[in-house]
Amino acid sequence: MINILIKDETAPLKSVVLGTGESFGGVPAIEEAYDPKSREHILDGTFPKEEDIINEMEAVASALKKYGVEVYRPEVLSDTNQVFARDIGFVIGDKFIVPNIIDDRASERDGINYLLDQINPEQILRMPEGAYAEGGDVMPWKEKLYIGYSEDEDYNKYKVSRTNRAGVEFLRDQFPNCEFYAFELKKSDDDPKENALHLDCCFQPIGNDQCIIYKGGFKNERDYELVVSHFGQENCLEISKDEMYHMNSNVFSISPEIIISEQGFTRLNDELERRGFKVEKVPYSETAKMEGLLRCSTLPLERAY
Ligand SMILES: NC(=[NH2+])NCCC[C@H](N)C(=O)O
Repeated sequence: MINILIKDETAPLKSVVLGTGESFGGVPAIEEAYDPKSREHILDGTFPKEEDIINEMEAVASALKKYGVEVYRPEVLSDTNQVFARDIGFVIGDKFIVPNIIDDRASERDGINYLLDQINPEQILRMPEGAYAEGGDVMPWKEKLYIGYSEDEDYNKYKVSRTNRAGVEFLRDQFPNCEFYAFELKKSDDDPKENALHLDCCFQPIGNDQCIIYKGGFKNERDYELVVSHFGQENCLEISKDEMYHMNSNVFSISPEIIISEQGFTRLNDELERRGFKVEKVPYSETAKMEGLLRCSTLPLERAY
Protein backbone atom coordinates (compact mmCIF):
# COMPACT_ATOMS: atom_id res chain seq x y z
CA MET A 1 0.00 0.00 0.00
CA ILE A 2 1.10 3.58 -0.67
CA ASN A 3 0.46 6.16 2.06
CA ILE A 4 -0.76 9.58 1.03
CA LEU A 5 -0.87 12.76 3.14
CA ILE A 6 -0.40 16.34 1.96
CA LYS A 7 -1.40 19.36 4.02
CA ASP A 8 0.88 21.99 2.54
CA GLU A 9 3.55 22.71 -0.05
CA THR A 10 6.70 22.36 1.99
CA ALA A 11 6.66 19.80 4.85
CA PRO A 12 9.48 17.23 4.51
CA LEU A 13 8.74 15.20 1.40
CA LYS A 14 8.50 11.44 1.76
CA SER A 15 7.22 10.31 -1.66
CA VAL A 16 6.46 11.88 -4.99
CA VAL A 17 5.58 11.02 -8.58
CA LEU A 18 8.05 12.67 -10.95
CA GLY A 19 6.88 12.82 -14.58
CA THR A 20 8.86 11.25 -17.39
CA GLY A 21 10.32 12.45 -20.68
CA GLU A 22 10.49 8.92 -22.15
CA SER A 23 8.64 8.59 -25.45
CA PHE A 24 7.24 12.11 -25.07
CA GLY A 25 6.10 12.26 -28.66
CA GLY A 26 8.60 14.73 -30.12
CA VAL A 27 7.61 18.08 -31.56
CA PRO A 28 3.82 18.44 -31.65
CA ALA A 29 2.05 19.80 -34.72
CA ILE A 30 1.17 23.44 -34.14
CA GLU A 31 -2.55 22.70 -33.84
CA GLU A 32 -1.76 20.17 -31.13
CA ALA A 33 -0.19 22.75 -28.83
CA TYR A 34 -2.27 23.44 -25.72
CA ASP A 35 -0.19 26.25 -24.21
CA PRO A 36 1.33 29.37 -25.79
CA LYS A 37 4.93 28.78 -24.74
CA SER A 38 5.12 25.34 -26.38
CA ARG A 39 3.46 26.94 -29.37
CA GLU A 40 6.13 29.63 -29.51
CA HIS A 41 8.92 27.02 -29.48
CA ILE A 42 7.21 24.84 -32.08
CA LEU A 43 7.04 27.88 -34.39
CA ASP A 44 10.64 28.91 -33.66
CA GLY A 45 12.00 25.40 -34.22
CA THR A 46 13.32 25.36 -30.64
CA PHE A 47 10.99 22.78 -29.08
CA PRO A 48 13.03 20.59 -26.70
CA LYS A 49 14.47 17.20 -27.57
CA GLU A 50 13.50 14.05 -25.71
CA GLU A 51 17.07 13.36 -24.65
CA ASP A 52 17.42 16.80 -23.04
CA ILE A 53 14.15 16.44 -21.15
CA ILE A 54 15.17 13.02 -19.89
CA ASN A 55 18.54 14.36 -18.68
CA GLU A 56 16.96 17.33 -16.93
CA MET A 57 14.42 15.12 -15.20
CA GLU A 58 17.15 12.71 -14.09
CA ALA A 59 18.87 15.63 -12.37
CA VAL A 60 15.64 16.28 -10.44
CA ALA A 61 15.30 12.59 -9.57
CA SER A 62 18.86 12.63 -8.20
CA ALA A 63 18.23 15.76 -6.14
CA LEU A 64 15.13 14.14 -4.62
CA LYS A 65 16.86 10.84 -3.89
CA LYS A 66 19.77 12.65 -2.26
CA TYR A 67 17.29 13.68 0.46
CA GLY A 68 15.85 10.19 0.80
CA VAL A 69 12.61 10.91 -1.07
CA GLU A 70 10.88 7.89 -2.63
CA VAL A 71 10.47 8.72 -6.32
CA TYR A 72 7.80 7.01 -8.42
CA ARG A 73 7.59 7.48 -12.20
CA PRO A 74 4.52 7.08 -14.40
CA GLU A 75 4.31 4.00 -16.57
CA VAL A 76 5.61 5.15 -19.97
CA LEU A 77 2.86 5.49 -22.59
CA SER A 78 4.21 5.67 -26.11
CA ASP A 79 4.27 9.05 -27.85
CA THR A 80 2.68 10.82 -24.91
CA ASN A 81 4.04 13.88 -23.13
CA GLN A 82 4.03 12.81 -19.47
CA VAL A 83 6.41 15.43 -18.11
CA PHE A 84 3.91 17.38 -16.01
CA ALA A 85 2.67 14.82 -13.50
CA ARG A 86 1.34 17.58 -11.23
CA ASP A 87 -1.82 18.13 -13.19
CA ILE A 88 -3.14 14.61 -13.66
CA GLY A 89 -4.09 14.02 -10.03
CA PHE A 90 -3.44 15.56 -6.62
CA VAL A 91 -3.51 14.84 -2.92
CA ILE A 92 -5.35 16.99 -0.39
CA GLY A 93 -5.15 15.72 3.19
CA ASP A 94 -5.44 11.94 2.99
CA LYS A 95 -7.45 11.92 -0.26
CA PHE A 96 -6.16 11.39 -3.80
CA ILE A 97 -8.31 13.30 -6.27
CA VAL A 98 -8.67 11.98 -9.81
CA PRO A 99 -9.81 15.08 -11.66
CA ASN A 100 -11.19 15.72 -15.11
CA ILE A 101 -8.50 17.46 -17.12
CA ILE A 102 -8.16 18.95 -20.60
CA ASP A 103 -8.95 16.33 -23.29
CA ASP A 104 -5.53 16.79 -24.93
CA ARG A 105 -3.95 15.41 -21.77
CA ALA A 106 -6.59 13.02 -20.42
CA SER A 107 -4.73 9.88 -21.52
CA GLU A 108 -1.76 10.84 -19.33
CA ARG A 109 -3.74 9.72 -16.31
CA ASP A 110 -3.38 6.06 -17.37
CA GLY A 111 0.32 6.26 -16.51
CA ILE A 112 -0.42 6.38 -12.77
CA ASN A 113 -3.13 3.72 -12.63
CA TYR A 114 -0.60 1.27 -11.24
CA LEU A 115 -0.08 3.65 -8.29
CA LEU A 116 -3.79 4.23 -7.72
CA ASP A 117 -4.16 0.45 -7.45
CA GLN A 118 -1.88 0.63 -4.40
CA ILE A 119 -3.85 3.37 -2.63
CA ASN A 120 -6.74 2.49 -0.33
CA PRO A 121 -9.86 2.92 -2.54
CA GLU A 122 -11.59 4.80 0.30
CA GLN A 123 -8.99 7.50 -0.09
CA ILE A 124 -9.62 8.04 -3.80
CA LEU A 125 -12.13 10.68 -4.96
CA ARG A 126 -13.13 10.88 -8.61
CA MET A 127 -14.45 14.21 -9.85
CA PRO A 128 -17.92 14.11 -11.40
CA GLU A 129 -18.56 14.90 -15.04
CA GLY A 130 -18.36 18.59 -15.84
CA ALA A 131 -16.07 19.42 -12.93
CA TYR A 132 -12.51 20.20 -14.00
CA ALA A 133 -9.36 20.84 -11.99
CA GLU A 134 -5.65 20.39 -12.69
CA GLY A 135 -3.14 19.94 -9.87
CA GLY A 136 -1.19 23.05 -10.86
CA ASP A 137 -4.21 25.07 -9.75
CA VAL A 138 -4.64 23.39 -6.36
CA MET A 139 -2.59 24.28 -3.28
CA PRO A 140 -3.30 23.07 0.23
CA TRP A 141 -1.60 25.46 2.64
CA LYS A 142 -2.22 24.38 6.24
CA GLU A 143 -5.80 25.32 7.09
CA LYS A 144 -6.21 27.09 3.75
CA LEU A 145 -6.82 25.78 0.25
CA TYR A 146 -5.78 28.07 -2.60
CA ILE A 147 -7.23 27.36 -6.02
CA GLY A 148 -6.72 29.03 -9.39
CA TYR A 149 -9.71 28.80 -11.74
CA SER A 150 -11.69 30.45 -14.52
CA GLU A 151 -15.33 31.48 -14.61
CA ASP A 152 -17.26 30.00 -17.56
CA GLU A 153 -16.71 33.00 -19.78
CA ASP A 154 -12.94 32.40 -19.77
CA TYR A 155 -13.17 28.66 -19.25
CA ASN A 156 -15.11 28.21 -22.47
CA LYS A 157 -12.82 30.55 -24.36
CA TYR A 158 -9.26 29.48 -23.48
CA LYS A 159 -7.43 26.16 -23.78
CA VAL A 160 -5.23 27.39 -20.97
CA SER A 161 -8.20 27.64 -18.56
CA ARG A 162 -8.07 24.29 -16.83
CA THR A 163 -10.05 24.54 -13.60
CA ASN A 164 -13.68 25.60 -13.67
CA ARG A 165 -16.20 26.72 -11.08
CA ALA A 166 -17.74 23.24 -10.90
CA GLY A 167 -14.28 21.90 -10.05
CA VAL A 168 -13.90 24.47 -7.30
CA GLU A 169 -17.37 23.66 -5.91
CA PHE A 170 -16.64 19.94 -5.90
CA LEU A 171 -13.51 20.52 -3.83
CA ARG A 172 -15.35 22.90 -1.53
CA ASP A 173 -17.94 20.19 -0.84
CA GLN A 174 -15.31 17.54 -0.21
CA PHE A 175 -13.17 19.64 2.11
CA PRO A 176 -15.64 21.66 4.20
CA ASN A 177 -13.06 22.22 6.92
CA CYS A 178 -10.64 24.13 4.66
CA GLU A 179 -10.66 27.90 4.38
CA PHE A 180 -11.28 28.29 0.69
CA TYR A 181 -9.67 30.89 -1.58
CA ALA A 182 -10.42 30.61 -5.30
CA PHE A 183 -8.72 33.10 -7.63
CA GLU A 184 -9.39 33.78 -11.30
CA LEU A 185 -6.17 33.80 -13.29
CA LYS A 186 -5.15 35.86 -16.29
CA LYS A 187 -5.31 33.77 -19.45
CA SER A 188 -3.99 33.99 -23.01
CA ASP A 189 -3.74 31.20 -25.56
CA ASP A 190 -1.27 33.21 -27.67
CA ASP A 191 1.01 35.19 -25.38
CA PRO A 192 2.92 33.27 -22.69
CA LYS A 193 3.78 36.52 -20.90
CA GLU A 194 0.08 37.28 -20.42
CA ASN A 195 -0.83 33.79 -19.32
CA ALA A 196 -0.88 32.18 -15.89
CA LEU A 197 -1.49 28.64 -17.09
CA HIS A 198 -2.02 27.37 -13.57
CA LEU A 199 -1.94 29.01 -10.13
CA ASP A 200 1.58 27.65 -9.62
CA CYS A 201 2.73 29.74 -12.60
CA CYS A 202 2.22 32.93 -10.55
CA PHE A 203 2.17 31.88 -6.89
CA GLN A 204 3.63 29.28 -4.56
CA PRO A 205 4.16 29.17 -0.80
CA ILE A 206 7.71 28.34 0.35
CA GLY A 207 9.34 27.79 3.74
CA ASN A 208 7.04 28.11 6.74
CA ASP A 209 5.33 31.39 5.99
CA GLN A 210 6.65 32.88 2.74
CA CYS A 211 5.64 32.80 -0.92
CA ILE A 212 6.79 33.60 -4.44
CA ILE A 213 4.21 35.70 -6.27
CA TYR A 214 3.61 37.54 -9.55
CA LYS A 215 0.89 40.17 -9.27
CA GLY A 216 0.07 40.24 -12.99
CA GLY A 217 -0.95 36.57 -13.03
CA PHE A 218 -4.08 37.33 -11.01
CA LYS A 219 -7.06 38.48 -13.02
CA ASN A 220 -8.33 40.55 -10.09
CA GLU A 221 -5.84 42.63 -8.16
CA ARG A 222 -7.83 42.22 -4.94
CA ASP A 223 -6.99 38.49 -4.97
CA TYR A 224 -3.29 39.25 -5.17
CA GLU A 225 -3.74 41.71 -2.30
CA LEU A 226 -5.53 39.10 -0.23
CA VAL A 227 -2.65 36.66 -0.65
CA VAL A 228 -0.14 39.36 0.29
CA SER A 229 -2.21 40.11 3.39
CA HIS A 230 -2.10 36.41 4.36
CA PHE A 231 1.69 36.17 4.11
CA GLY A 232 2.72 39.76 4.91
CA GLN A 233 4.54 41.93 2.36
CA GLU A 234 8.03 41.13 3.69
CA ASN A 235 7.36 37.42 3.27
CA CYS A 236 6.32 37.77 -0.38
CA LEU A 237 9.09 37.35 -2.93
CA GLU A 238 7.73 39.30 -5.89
CA ILE A 239 8.75 38.28 -9.39
CA SER A 240 8.52 40.17 -12.69
CA LYS A 241 6.61 39.33 -15.84
CA ASP A 242 9.78 37.93 -17.45
CA GLU A 243 10.53 35.86 -14.37
CA MET A 244 7.01 34.48 -14.50
CA TYR A 245 7.53 33.64 -18.18
CA HIS A 246 10.66 31.68 -17.20
CA MET A 247 8.56 30.03 -14.47
CA ASN A 248 10.35 31.35 -11.37
CA SER A 249 7.36 30.65 -9.14
CA ASN A 250 7.45 27.01 -10.14
CA VAL A 251 10.30 25.77 -7.95
CA PHE A 252 9.67 22.74 -5.72
CA SER A 253 10.10 22.31 -1.96
CA ILE A 254 11.67 19.17 -0.50
CA SER A 255 11.22 20.66 2.96
CA PRO A 256 10.66 24.08 4.57
CA GLU A 257 14.44 24.62 4.25
CA ILE A 258 15.31 22.99 0.90
CA ILE A 259 14.08 24.09 -2.53
CA ILE A 260 14.86 22.64 -5.96
CA SER A 261 15.25 25.48 -8.48
CA GLU A 262 16.44 26.10 -12.03
CA GLN A 263 20.18 26.88 -12.14
CA GLY A 264 19.68 29.97 -14.32
CA PHE A 265 17.25 31.73 -11.93
CA THR A 266 20.09 33.86 -10.55
CA ARG A 267 18.11 36.64 -8.89
CA LEU A 268 15.59 34.25 -7.36
CA ASN A 269 18.20 31.76 -6.16
CA ASP A 270 20.32 34.50 -4.59
CA GLU A 271 17.28 35.91 -2.84
CA LEU A 272 16.27 32.46 -1.58
CA GLU A 273 19.77 31.88 -0.24
CA ARG A 274 19.77 35.30 1.37
CA ARG A 275 16.57 34.25 3.14
CA GLY A 276 18.37 31.15 4.44
CA PHE A 277 17.07 28.47 2.07
CA LYS A 278 19.28 25.70 0.74
CA VAL A 279 18.79 25.81 -3.03
CA GLU A 280 19.39 22.62 -5.01
CA LYS A 281 20.06 23.89 -8.54
CA VAL A 282 19.22 21.76 -11.53
CA PRO A 283 19.24 22.40 -15.29
CA TYR A 284 15.60 22.69 -16.37
CA SER A 285 15.52 25.31 -19.11
CA GLU A 286 14.60 22.87 -21.90
CA THR A 287 11.63 21.50 -19.98
CA ALA A 288 10.59 25.09 -19.18
CA LYS A 289 9.91 25.63 -22.89
CA MET A 290 6.76 23.53 -22.48
CA GLU A 291 5.33 26.03 -19.97
CA GLY A 292 5.99 24.03 -16.88
CA LEU A 293 8.81 23.66 -14.38
CA LEU A 294 9.57 21.78 -11.19
CA ARG A 295 6.29 22.03 -9.30
CA CYS A 296 4.50 21.06 -12.52
CA SER A 297 6.64 17.95 -12.95
CA THR A 298 6.04 16.60 -9.47
CA LEU A 299 2.98 15.11 -7.79
CA PRO A 300 3.70 14.82 -4.05
CA LEU A 301 2.04 11.82 -2.40
CA GLU A 302 3.26 12.10 1.16
CA ARG A 303 4.92 14.69 3.34
CA ALA A 304 5.92 14.18 6.98
CA TYR A 305 3.92 15.83 9.81
N1 LIG B 1 1.17 22.71 -13.11
C1 LIG B 1 1.53 23.27 -14.23
N2 LIG B 1 1.71 24.58 -14.25
N3 LIG B 1 1.66 22.52 -15.31
C2 LIG B 1 2.14 22.96 -16.57
C3 LIG B 1 1.63 22.11 -17.67
C4 LIG B 1 2.18 22.53 -19.00
C5 LIG B 1 1.57 21.81 -20.16
N4 LIG B 1 2.23 22.21 -21.35
C6 LIG B 1 0.08 22.15 -20.28
O1 LIG B 1 -0.26 23.01 -21.02
O2 LIG B 1 -0.75 21.55 -19.66
